[in-house]
This record gives sequence, C-alpha cells and structure tokens, in this order.
Amino acid sequence: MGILNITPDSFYDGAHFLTHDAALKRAMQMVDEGVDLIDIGGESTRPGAPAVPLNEELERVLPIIKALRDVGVPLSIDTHKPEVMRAALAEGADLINDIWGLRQPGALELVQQSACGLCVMHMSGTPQTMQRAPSYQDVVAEVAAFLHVRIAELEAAGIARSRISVDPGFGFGKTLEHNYTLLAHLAQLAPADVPLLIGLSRKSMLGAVIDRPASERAAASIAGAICAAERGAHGIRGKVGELPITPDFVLRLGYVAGKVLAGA
Ligand SMILES: Nc1nc2[nH]c(SCCc3ccc(S(N)(=O)=O)cc3)nc2c(=O)[nH]1
Repeated sequence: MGILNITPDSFYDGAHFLTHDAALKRAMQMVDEGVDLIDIGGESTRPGAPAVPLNEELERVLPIIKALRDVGVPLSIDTHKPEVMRAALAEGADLINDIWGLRQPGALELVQQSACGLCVMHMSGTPQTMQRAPSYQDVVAEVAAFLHVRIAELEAAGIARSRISVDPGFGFGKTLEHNYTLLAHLAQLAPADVPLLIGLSRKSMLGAVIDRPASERAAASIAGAICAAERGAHGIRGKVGELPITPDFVLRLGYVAGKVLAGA
C-alpha cells in the first residue's frame, strides 16, 4: 500500500507541501514500482497533529483521487470524516482506511450505503492524546479484542465481512514495547479470514532501535515489513524509496536475509 500524504508536515520528506503535480508524479512512480494500492490522506494523524477542517481536507484529496482514479491500481482514502469518505468514494476511491475504525458519527451509516473495501484500525485515544501515557493490561489481547468486536459490530450492521480488513495501528496509542509486542504476536490479532494490514514504515518504533531520523529509516522499514509479513501480515502500508514493500517481495527478501544470516 503506497502512501500519498497531501499534508504540510508530510511525515518524512520534510515540511514541504506535496503540490498537486508532485503528488501525481509520486503516485505514477509508485504504480511503476508495483504498489498494489495507493492510500491518499489529507490530514496528518501523527501524534499531536492538528485537526484539518473538512473543506481543506476535501480540497486536498478530491483532485488527487479524480486524477488517479484511472491510474490502474485501487485507491484508498485515509480519513475518519464521513463527508470525506462519501466524496472520495464518489470520485472513485475503492477503500476507506479509517484510523478511527468507523467510530466517528455518521461513518457507519455511510459505509452501510456503499460497497467499498474497508480497513479498520485500532487506536487508543486520539491523535492529539494517544501518546501521552499508553497503557494496557495485555496489549495483544486488548487490540485483538477491539478488532474482533469491531468486525462483529460491522457485520451486525449489515456490512459484509468480505469488505473488512483490520490493522493494529502501530504508533497509535502504544509505547515502543507495546508496538514490538504487537509485531511479535500479529498472528493473534485478527480472525484467519480477515486480512491484516500493518503500517510501521519509518515510524518511531524503528527510529528508537536504529537511532535515525525518519528520512533514514528505509532499511529498518523493510526489516520491519519482513517481520510483519513472516508473522502473517497480508498488506504492508509503506513505500520505501525505490522499493515498494509488498508481502511477497518482503518474504523473498526475508528468505535472502535468512540465507545471508545463516552464512549460506
Ligand atoms: N491503516 C493504517 N493507516 C495509517 N495511517 C497512518 S498515518 C501515520 C501517522 C503516524 C506517524 C508516525 C507515528 S510514530 N510516532 O509512531 O512514529 C504514528 C502515527 N498510519 C497508519 C497505519 O499504521 N495503518
């Protein structure tokens, strides 16, 4: 899942705003590199990021979706606002990627009226508060429970299970230890028939280990993706430099890494 953030604090490539043309250029580059999906977001959800007004978010993402809808890969919209979901679907988005897991007012009703794919992510707190003091009795059990319950609630609301994928939300209300515990136990987080998406590319859980800024976490992002793919992740949200990270790519890389480490 390639990432296209149309936000001023674009997570790792500096504080410059992706212009419309630069965003399209990057999207085409990702397609050429073989991404399976492009995730488009108009509101940064990093810890402490300011909320973005509805109209500004719409102005950021709709022209990009319109320009990319025939690019040849499905598009997802990374938003929690039902109005943005609705407009993005109307412009041609295929999947809703909601860090709030469709818990905001109006989101469930919107999804009931559509047939798009869904990614439901776990988050504890809000982007403004989530990293203040994350705490769990058992982070694996609690994240797994949230995802299982959310799937059941969506199905009870008439949403086909086949539309749903889930995501543990690395960095969304988790300490470093919580993130790595979740990574180690990915296989326990979701039902076997529900695809598991993960997003750890360039995140602080990697920076804490290699002590490098976000712009220098490409190799760590691939290593993290290998771990996740080997522990059952079906989708990897993150594109690293020239390398689109997809599970089969990562598994092949993991195989090679294993051979190298084994001294073969
Ligand atoms: N499904 C899904 N969607 C996502 N959208 C984002 S945006 C990243 C926001 C962010 C940046 C950096 C840190 S940190 N402090 O851990 O480095 C946390 C959150 N991420 C994800 C993710 O994972 N899944």
